[in-house]
Amino acid sequence: MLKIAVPNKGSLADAAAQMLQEAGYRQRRSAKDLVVLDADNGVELFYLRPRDIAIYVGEGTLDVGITGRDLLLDSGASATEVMPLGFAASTFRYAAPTGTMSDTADLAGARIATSYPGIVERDLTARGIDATVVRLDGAVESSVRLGVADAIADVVETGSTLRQADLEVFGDPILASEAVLVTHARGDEPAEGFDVFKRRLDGVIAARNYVMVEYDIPSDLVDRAVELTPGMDSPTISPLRLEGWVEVRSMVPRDAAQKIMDGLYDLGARGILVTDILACRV
Ligand SMILES: Nc1ncnc2c1ncn2[C@@H]1O[C@H](COP(=O)(O)OP(=O)(O)OP(=O)(O)O)[C@@H](O)[C@H]1O
Ligand SMILES: O=P(O)(O)OC[C@H]1O[C@H](OP(=O)(O)OP(=O)(O)O)[C@H](O)[C@@H]1O
Ligand SMILES: [Mg+2]
Repeated sequence: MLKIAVPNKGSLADAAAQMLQEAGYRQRRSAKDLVVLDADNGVELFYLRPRDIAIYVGEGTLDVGITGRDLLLDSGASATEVMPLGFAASTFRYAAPTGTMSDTADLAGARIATSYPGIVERDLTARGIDATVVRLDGAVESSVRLGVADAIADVVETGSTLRQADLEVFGDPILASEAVLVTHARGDEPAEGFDVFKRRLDGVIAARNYVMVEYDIPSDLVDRAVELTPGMDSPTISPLRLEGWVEVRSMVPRDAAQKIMDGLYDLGARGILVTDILACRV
């Protein structure tokens, strides 16, 4: 039975639940459920605080988990990132009241509020900056106005929380985060069921990022057409009843589909259809 750690609250919880549902796993019935056994699929889902997930997985108590890259790095746990999951993307940045700091060197001697002291202390050490880290649980953007810090280091997505607090980012982003799949750092055999679980998540990500395109094209133009639609491995080409024409089927990136259709039409393809992929194994 594969033991999976799943975020129970916060920004990661809904998107993680959605991904697991698309991968065919049972959902918890109530937001208060702690554990869900999905015997049919050979997994047990443990709903935990996102910040704690890397610790459970790093200790080996649980086999895999979904958490944020920033939380993984902050925890210092010996869990490793297996793959990014494509949601909860953000950057982790320094910010200070507008016009007060323009470079990380300005942080020397400052009080920096953050919920991610592990990341910040490591970054300051790497830069050789001596500053005081003030650990807060959340709503870090209010800390400067309320007088407990001179600058903050926090998650930034749209930047609207910073703007509300009259703060502006400075320096390069400390890191780019998103939801990630984590497992133990030990180099031993993956847990039983890990490969199937990972393949299902890979399938969900591919189904989200790709669409299926099919079109009819004169046979003598196929080579040029498949340059536009090379597919994951190789496109499927089937004969049409109409002499001299074939049908091509191929997966293409969702965000490029309209441009590819324009290119195919210009080349002479007709009957160009794009459909969603509900599920796949790649
Ligand atoms: N606005 C956001 N956009 C994208 N990702 C975010 C955002 N806020 C937090 N995250 C990500 O969510 C994870 C933090 O999980 P956490 O449960 O603390 O989320 P939260 O939304 O801050 O929850 P809480 O309400 O408990 O503060 C981190 O990986 C972080 O990068
Ligand atoms: O750049 P934005 O789009 O504004 O998003 C970033 C904000 O979202 C998160 O806060 P959250 O709502 O989780 O509150 P918290 O600070 O209490 O964790 C994060 O900590 C930032 O404050
Ligand atoms: Mg938060």
